[in-house]
Amino acid sequence: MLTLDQITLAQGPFSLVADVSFNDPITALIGPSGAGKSTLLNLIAGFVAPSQGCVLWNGRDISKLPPAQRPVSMLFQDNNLFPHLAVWENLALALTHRRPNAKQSAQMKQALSRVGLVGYETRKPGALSGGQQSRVALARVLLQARPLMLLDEPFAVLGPALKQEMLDLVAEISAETGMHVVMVSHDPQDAARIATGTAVVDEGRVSAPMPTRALLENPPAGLKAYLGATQAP
Ligand SMILES: Nc1ncnc2c1ncn2[C@@H]1O[C@H](COP(=O)(O)OP(=O)(O)OP(=O)(O)O)[C@@H](O)[C@H]1O
Repeated sequence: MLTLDQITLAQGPFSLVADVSFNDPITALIGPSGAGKSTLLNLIAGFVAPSQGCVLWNGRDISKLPPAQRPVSMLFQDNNLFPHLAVWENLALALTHRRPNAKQSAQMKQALSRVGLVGYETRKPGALSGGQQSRVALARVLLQARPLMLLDEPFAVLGPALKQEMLDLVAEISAETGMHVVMVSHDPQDAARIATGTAVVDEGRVSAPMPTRALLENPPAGLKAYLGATQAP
């Protein structure tokens, strides 16, 4: 369970306030542009620090840990793959800075197979489609084997069918591995598709997560205004 314990974070004139726990295997964060969704993910990942409060993972305070030591992996829109390295080398870096040993190679093969990219080992990211690049990034997250995956709209650039495919793959991986997911989305359909819980972020305030269906069917006033500008599920 992820807990944001009495968090306050100041970012110029913007401030984020959060005092919530995320229990669901997959939690969506929805809310208007500029509301603080990415800032919240960056805080959980350790890229920005709160001025008050702490981040707890299963009761352990992880606030003081640098990003690399947190139980967290993050997928961004640009996938963060090294463009000059082949798929295989990009994956190896999740495990080692040397040549992968036999055990690591087997893990990498398994991860590639899980995301349906066997045969693409020697391709560079530029020679892959957007969806395939997302799959490599997901394979890397699998290899990192951290218990919490943060998604900052990594699939927003993909077409609707491909985006749904990737979301379903994330949900399958979460169910198979027990990995928890917190995902930012502008599209309530994404939340409805895979997130059992959804928290609204509005003007820097993070609400407690609610069951996604119930929330979208009966949105509070602020969310209603936001959903009016998007497509309700
Ligand atoms: N590095 C920064 N320095 C100062 N202010 C920032 C910084 N990054 C973001 N902000 C501000 O913090 C607020 C929250 O931004 P954030 O990116 O978290 O919103 P968001 O909900 O993810 O928006 P979007 O849906 O458009 O991605 C905004 O007002 C933004 O201008």
